[in-house]
Amino acid sequence: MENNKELRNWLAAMKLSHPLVIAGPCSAETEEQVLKIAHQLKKTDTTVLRAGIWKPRTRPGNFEGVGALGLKWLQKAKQETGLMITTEVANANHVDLALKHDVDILWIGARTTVSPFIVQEIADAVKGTDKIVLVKNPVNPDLALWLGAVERFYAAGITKLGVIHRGFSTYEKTRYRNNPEWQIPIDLQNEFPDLPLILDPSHIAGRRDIIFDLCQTALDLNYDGLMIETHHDPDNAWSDAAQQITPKALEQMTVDLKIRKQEGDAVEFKNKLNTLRTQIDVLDHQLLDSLGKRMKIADDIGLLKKKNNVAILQTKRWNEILGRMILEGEENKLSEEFILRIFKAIHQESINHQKKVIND
Ligand SMILES: O=C(O)C(=O)C[C@]1(C(=O)O)C=C[C@@H](O)C=C1
Repeated sequence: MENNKELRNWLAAMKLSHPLVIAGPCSAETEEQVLKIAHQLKKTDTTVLRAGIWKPRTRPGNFEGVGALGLKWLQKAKQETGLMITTEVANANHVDLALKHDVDILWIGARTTVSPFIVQEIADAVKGTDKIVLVKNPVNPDLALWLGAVERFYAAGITKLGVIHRGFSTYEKTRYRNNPEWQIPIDLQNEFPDLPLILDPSHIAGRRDIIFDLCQTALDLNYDGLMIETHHDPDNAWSDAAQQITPKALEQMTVDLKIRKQEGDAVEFKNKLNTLRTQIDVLDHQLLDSLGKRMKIADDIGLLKKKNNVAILQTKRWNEILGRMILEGEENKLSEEFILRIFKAIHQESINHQKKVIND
């Protein structure tokens, strides 16, 4: 599959003056709940009503969705409000039921995207329809696996495609439920600038207080839409209560979010930007120059260790460096997370250099 302008035709056809908003509860709970939320969302910028019908849960024993019954409620909400409807499908049977209930958009969950067998089964089931399919990133940070899933739908003749960025699982504890790893969707945009990209801040955040910031970051990175879990009574939601917001809060959020232009055209703006970019180019050059010099020293250390039969990894020294860099980073307004990432990468490269020298 290659990038082509037609990939965003389905979104352009909606003729929206703002990013696409998909909103609705994590799970459909009752008919009243679905209808109530749908009617409240009708007063917002929402175009598509979302609700989980079958919920894949990390551990058994939690609410696993109401099943096919919920599709009738979604269908009723669509008839009453005119909102499009979307739900997650995780096997061919789900697809069959969703199609029977006139679901407009099918989304593929993060736990499904990891499995090419299941994705293929779903792609075969959607084949021949003109449904829109949105593919969430896999739980693990693997761009090829994400794109591979999209390609399976494309190969099945589905051209109305998009991707949803919901963050990635990590072993390390972070402030997020799922780490955003913004670099991955940025790389994806580079390769497929016309594949609509939607942020799911609810699953990245896991809590409602940082959803706004995540949405603003996404808009600053030219995302095409937002999928936000919304519930009329979030605290009493049957699943993911902490990360859902009310339709009222969603309405306020869409007012407060700043939608920026992709490019500015004022001459003064362009000149100023050019000057700043030149400064960045100079600093990037210096960074690479310093890193190159650092690796040359690593080569010398490698040689010295080889002669003296000393191991490459020196944990005590490495921890001293890390501790010092975190403190210096703080003084330079660089976050600990950033320092850790960058120095772990530098350390790894230094080890690779020494490995080469020692085994030569
Ligand atoms: O100081 C050393 O012994 C090195 O090999 C250098 C270095 C580094 O790149 O800073 C690399 C590997 C060690 O684990 C510790 C530090």
